Amino acid sequence: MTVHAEPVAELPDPADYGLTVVEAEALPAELIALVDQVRALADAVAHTEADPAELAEAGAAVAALTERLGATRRMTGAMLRQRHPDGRIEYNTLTNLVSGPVNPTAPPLELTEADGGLRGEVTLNGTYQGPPGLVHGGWIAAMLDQALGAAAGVAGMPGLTANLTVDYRKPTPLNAPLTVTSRVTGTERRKVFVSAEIRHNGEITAEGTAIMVQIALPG
Ligand SMILES: CCCCCCCC/C=C\CCCCCCCC(=O)SCCNC(=O)CCNC(=O)[C@H](O)C(C)(C)COP(=O)(O)OP(=O)(O)OC[C@H]1O[C@@H](n2cnc3c(N)ncnc32)[C@H](O)[C@@H]1OP(=O)(O)O
Repeated sequence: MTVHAEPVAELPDPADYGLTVVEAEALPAELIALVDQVRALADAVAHTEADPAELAEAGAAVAALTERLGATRRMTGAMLRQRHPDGRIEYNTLTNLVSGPVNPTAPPLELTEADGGLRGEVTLNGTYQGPPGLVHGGWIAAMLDQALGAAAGVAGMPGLTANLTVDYRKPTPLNAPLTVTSRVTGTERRKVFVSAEIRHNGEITAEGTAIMVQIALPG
């Protein structure tokens, strides 16, 4: 008998697998604000031409803050739980590289349901640079991977990326609004086929397809 990937009846609670679960509404606004400040700091550091004395002073101030905040540390695999008004529950890793709300490295790309899939808007600063003024190709792949994985997840078929193909159609600009879209296109046994695009000014700059494989959780 062939069993095709289909939405899981109920998502497992990550807490049952020993993972910390943080409710989205329980994240302090002060943490979200701090993370945003650190993103701006990273951009300032990456582009500063301050003199050595000022750099040394800034370095000491940042080191002191790192020690202070590092004193209370969450586990690496902590999960974010979002409860939607329609009762749907969504999980993501709290520090997800692309979408994690508390990861200063994440832009973050926020994806919401639209047109039978997902859609998000994002503007990337100079810390995502590859060629001059353009988004790094690896980062483009990362955003597509996230949009592809989340499309399978939101359709109730969370899995791992087995295969990812990216076509870079046009240069993707920094400091300009980008639109990311994704959707499930089919299933076969445990495989979930997904496709995604990145657009600037309505034109596709990159597109990707992936095979996400539904994972069999232990127990
Ligand atoms: C605890 C609570 C959880 C709560 C829920 C959370 C929900 C979150 C939802 C949403 C947000 C998340 C968004 C994330 C976005 C980012 C995703 C990533 O970056 S994932 C990291 C990178 N990927 C890896 O690290 C995978 C490493 N690879 C593996 O672990 C295995 O290879 C795996 C699981 C992918 C497959 O291994 P097998 O042993 O389970 O299955 P086999 O039998 O090998 O393959 C199954 C089918 O897939 C095909 N397949 C496997 N690999 C393929 C490949 N490379 N290309 C094409 N087909 C492939 C095979 O041919 C087979 O197909 P046939 O059914 O026989 O037709």
